[in-house]
Amino acid sequence: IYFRKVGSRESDLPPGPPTLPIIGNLHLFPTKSPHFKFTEWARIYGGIYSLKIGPGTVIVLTDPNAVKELLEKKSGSTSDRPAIYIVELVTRGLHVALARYGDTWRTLRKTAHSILTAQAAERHLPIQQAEAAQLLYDILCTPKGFFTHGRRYSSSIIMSVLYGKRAPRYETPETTLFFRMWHEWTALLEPGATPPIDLIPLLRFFPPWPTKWKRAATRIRAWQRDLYFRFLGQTEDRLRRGEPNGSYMEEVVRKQKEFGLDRETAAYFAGALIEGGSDTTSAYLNSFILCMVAHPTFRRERRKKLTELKLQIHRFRPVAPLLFPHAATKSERYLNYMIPNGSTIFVNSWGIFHDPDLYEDPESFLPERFLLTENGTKPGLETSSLKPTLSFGVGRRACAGIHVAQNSINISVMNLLWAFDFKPPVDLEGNVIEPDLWGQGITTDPLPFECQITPRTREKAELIRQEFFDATDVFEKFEFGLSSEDREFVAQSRRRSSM
Ligand code: HEM
Repeated sequence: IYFRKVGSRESDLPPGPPTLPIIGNLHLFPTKSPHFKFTEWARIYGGIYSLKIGPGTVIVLTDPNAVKELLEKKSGSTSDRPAIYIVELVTRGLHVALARYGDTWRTLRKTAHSILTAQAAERHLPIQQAEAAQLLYDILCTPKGFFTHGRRYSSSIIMSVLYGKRAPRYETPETTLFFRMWHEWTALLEPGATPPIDLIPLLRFFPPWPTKWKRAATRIRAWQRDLYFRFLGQTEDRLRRGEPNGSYMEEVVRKQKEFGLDRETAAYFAGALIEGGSDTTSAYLNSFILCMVAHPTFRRERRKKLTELKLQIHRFRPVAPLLFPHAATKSERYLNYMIPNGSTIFVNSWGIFHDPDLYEDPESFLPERFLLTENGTKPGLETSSLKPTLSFGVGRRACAGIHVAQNSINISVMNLLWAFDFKPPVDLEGNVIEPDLWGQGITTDPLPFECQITPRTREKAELIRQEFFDATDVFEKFEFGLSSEDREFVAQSRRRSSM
């Protein structure tokens, strides 16, 4: 009788697609970009529905009221992360964004707050402004490389904040290795990319042979440890030599006991912040450029509509279309439904932001919609549950780096609009070449695409050079311990910008 029941939907669960015995909805679970399928199902089964994965339950929320009630008001019971086997293999519970809801997570999150609160974030503005000056200069000199210039920008900021050590070029070996690691890692983290979470007890023993993703997990763990302990080791060496650079990780190393972190946890603490702070911001920037290329007419009134534009990019291409999965540590009820203890909860922010009941013509870009209502929703709707910061998450697990991220976005978007014109690439017949859209992973980073980026005037090009050169003083504080190749690169680009 037990086995007949496994996989079938309990009567008090939210509705969902029909199940099969034992496996439930496992055979239907999408293996790529699950937010698209989750959104299709939301249009059929509603703003709250369930999927059965073997004996386990997945709840998908595509309704701002349900998100508010379950993840904000009941955040005491919905702030866990699911036990994901691949996460366990790679991070052994030490990754702040993926850690279970417990003491380790609390210690890591508290340690992060010292550098990430709104007030603390203001201290990072000088390096963010300097890095934005380099972003503009890089795009001016090599516009075709814009895709990796954005990555360098975001990664260099968080490295400077943590280790006081910037990445002067994408080709800096540590930066290249980091992004290589990250792209394999995020693809593996995408829900559905590896065997499902609720079959974990079986997975420890089965399959006993090394699968493709188990080998990938071993490789990613090795890369992460190489990078994260290398950065920490450099900091420890500096302190031993009595040559501190005043970075936050020096404080963490000095006060390790007070912070409650051992060496292993300290290395992963910083590593997880580099991960959280790098490709998220650059995915946003690349989506921004993609939208500017696809909607050149928007530029005419760009300065007036900056806030609307920024919100619109978050709506149109939310960086994390399913946020990161939450999990329940206590059974809760919503409407007449049961949300069982242990269930995985996805917030389908993509589905919310593309809901035709909420937004007029949701598949169109239209930043103007944010001039009509605060949320950009149809006039006259009651949408107080819809948080303008939904794309940064909800409840106790919401993005810890939101202030640093918003400052990075504000500074770079404003500067890029001021400096450049963006045009789509054209083929030999003059037809616009459509870009391929999505890569694989938990973030909606567009795949590299081509476009034409040109300075708006000659005076602006001159100013970009000047600003980059003038940022030298700020940069120099973060340029200790660079490799000889990086030193040479820095010297050359400064010489070029001063000519
Ligand atoms: C455009 C930029 C960014 C976006 C859209 C973004 C979005 C998100 C989202 C959706 C989550 C999961 C929220 C949830 O589960 O409810 C998250 C978590 C997190 N983010 Fe961000 N993020 C960005 C930038 C950053 C930056 C710059 C940092 C660090 C400097 C950062 C650090 C974190 C951390 C530590 C967590 C884990 C929170 C936890 O589980 O306790 N993020 N972010």
